[in-house]
Amino acid sequence: MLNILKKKSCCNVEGDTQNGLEKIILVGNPNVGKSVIFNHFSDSYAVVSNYPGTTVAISKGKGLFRGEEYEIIDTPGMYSLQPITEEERVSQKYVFNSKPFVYLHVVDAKNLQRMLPLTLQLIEAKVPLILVLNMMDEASARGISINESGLQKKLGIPVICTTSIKGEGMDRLEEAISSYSFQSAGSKVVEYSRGITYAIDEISSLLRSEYSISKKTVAQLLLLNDTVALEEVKQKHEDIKAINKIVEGTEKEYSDPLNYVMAIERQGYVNDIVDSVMIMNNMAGVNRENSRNKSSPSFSERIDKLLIRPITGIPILLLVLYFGLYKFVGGFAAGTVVDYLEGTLFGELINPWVIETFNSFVPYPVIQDLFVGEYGIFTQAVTYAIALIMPLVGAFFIVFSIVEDTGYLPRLAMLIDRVFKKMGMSGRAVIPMVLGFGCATMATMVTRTLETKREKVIASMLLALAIPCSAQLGVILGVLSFSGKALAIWAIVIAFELVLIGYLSSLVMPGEKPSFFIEMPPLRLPKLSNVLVKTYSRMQWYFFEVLPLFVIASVLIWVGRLTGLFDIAVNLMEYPSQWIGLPAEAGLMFFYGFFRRDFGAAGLFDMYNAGMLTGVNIVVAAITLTLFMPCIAQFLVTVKERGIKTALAMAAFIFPGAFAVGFIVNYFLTTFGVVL
Ligand SMILES: Nc1nc2c(ncn2[C@@H]2O[C@H](COP(=O)(O)OP(=O)(O)OP(=O)(O)O)[C@@H](O)[C@H]2O)c(=O)[nH]1
Ligand SMILES: [Mg+2]
Repeated sequence: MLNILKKKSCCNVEGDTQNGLEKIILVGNPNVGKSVIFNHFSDSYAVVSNYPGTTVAISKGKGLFRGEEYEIIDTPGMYSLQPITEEERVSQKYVFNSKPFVYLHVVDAKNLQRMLPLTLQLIEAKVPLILVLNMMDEASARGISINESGLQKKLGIPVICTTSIKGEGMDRLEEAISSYSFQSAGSKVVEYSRGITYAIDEISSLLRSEYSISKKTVAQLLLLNDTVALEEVKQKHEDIKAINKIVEGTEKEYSDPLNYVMAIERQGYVNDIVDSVMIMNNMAGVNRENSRNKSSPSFSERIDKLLIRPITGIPILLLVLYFGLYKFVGGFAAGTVVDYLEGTLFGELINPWVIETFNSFVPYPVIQDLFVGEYGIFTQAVTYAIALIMPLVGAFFIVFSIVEDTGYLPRLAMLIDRVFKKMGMSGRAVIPMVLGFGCATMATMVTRTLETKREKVIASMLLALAIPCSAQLGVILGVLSFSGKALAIWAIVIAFELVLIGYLSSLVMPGEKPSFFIEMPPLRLPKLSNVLVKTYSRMQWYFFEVLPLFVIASVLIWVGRLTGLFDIAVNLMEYPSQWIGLPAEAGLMFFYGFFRRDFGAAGLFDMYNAGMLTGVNIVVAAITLTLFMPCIAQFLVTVKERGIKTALAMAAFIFPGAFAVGFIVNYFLTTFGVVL
């Protein structure tokens, strides 16, 4: 574990590096342990979680295999070579454009039937391939064992069984990789029905250029109207007209869609293979897990039902929120830990010493102001980042990593699917939305896993609008934990706004209705080492992102104060601030909020502690700030994923909207004389 802390985090690295090393590429269905294997072999770290779609971009690292250095690449999960969602497309494009030393197709050993179709597709593609049967521990627990050498013979490629989280089988995998040689691709190919076979042969004979996958596979994809394949052959100036003619003719020949027909035919092959290599040692155990119509559901199925049915699922969700967020982040981290760090350690010991020492060495007030003044780099930026925000983010990430590791998120998605449908999204969108509480920037990238464009736009919009990120949520929980009522008002207004805006945008935005499909991974006990490593890597990433922005804010404020621009900006912000019933000084916090919402929230926290804000003030301020755009980074990611126009339209709606809601809440609270 110590070793893993030294790894550099490599989330979201895309593009190709030319380092001359041979590549090993991990591919496979979502949530099968690709990233665990990547972390085992590489010098980089990729996040591991128990829900499909943890990895949404290519990650790269270097690894030694029996003394030889290779580049190792982790890809987002994909179900088939013909993708539906965008993160699958990321992987597909990668497969199309790379010529690796070998692909490791990682599968979940207990679900061979569902996973081997992709293996067959990769074999048909004639790429260098090793099959990794991972999660052997869970397969054994269900009474399943697999005849490894039998499967190897059937497929004609090396097959290795592993339990990657325990490191079992990894030595053999390393050996298999280092001794791999690509003599011929696997021998097992599916024989499709006559019409399809004919079409594939015809199309592939029309293809003149070189491809990194077999022409037959390119032909198959073209037969299924795959956009990436189509783009590729267009670029290579193939005879598109002739190809289209064959495709159309074949489509007419079959009454069902071709992808369905081919999937069924391929599945027939897979079933035969699985029947001959899978041995069920404990039929009772297997039946209990697999069959749907049985009299006594297993323990994990009973828990599943409790989590998914609203009548028990909603109270469980509230309990998770109460203990995880309110008690642990809001109470313990924002109260006890921040009090000590900000009040005692920084407030009484470190800062006075730093100020005194700095001032005695640098006798120029202007410079003193920049580093240790009221808004100084050390006294404000560093203090906020370390003493206020770091403990909150840390506590939040601990809770979050535990929840992710249990497999609770896909269940939550099932629970909330119906509400989300009303907002134009499927339950699948629960995952990016919940991740938004960690970091809206990352979560906006995860909207790739959603199926329709409309759903992606609505989800990115709601992420920008109403989901507070971990740091801000932590600060707000801390600020509002003085009264349960205050926190309840904040939560209700935000939830209401979320549902309302979601509902309205689903009415306004045209587009197809999303279907709902999510893989249900088994519930697992979180692994302490994984939770710690993940929390550490997220905090590290957060810290590197947040500290420079805070420092830039301090420097800009300093420049602004020297030039008088600062006063103008603050004066400008005073109006909206007073408009929602806050003292003029609070305008400054909204000004900070443009940089990062949490920076603004941290300022409010300070003002409240200094007795400058009433209970109503702080609730209104917290609501307004939550509804702000989260930070510059998130805005930039929205531009990247959704385009500049959509991003600007969102911002133009979000800023005035935030103040309007603040105004309404303040109006109601003061009219009804609410005291908090
Ligand atoms: N029991 C068991 N769990 C495993 C094993 N390998 C991985 N896991 C767990 O499976 C879950 C998914 O692992 P990841 O490595 O994130 O899976 P992935 O294939 O990268 O998933 P995506 O990034 O979503 O495509 C995590 O909760 C892991 O701890 C294994 O061999 N046995
Ligand atoms: Mg992954």
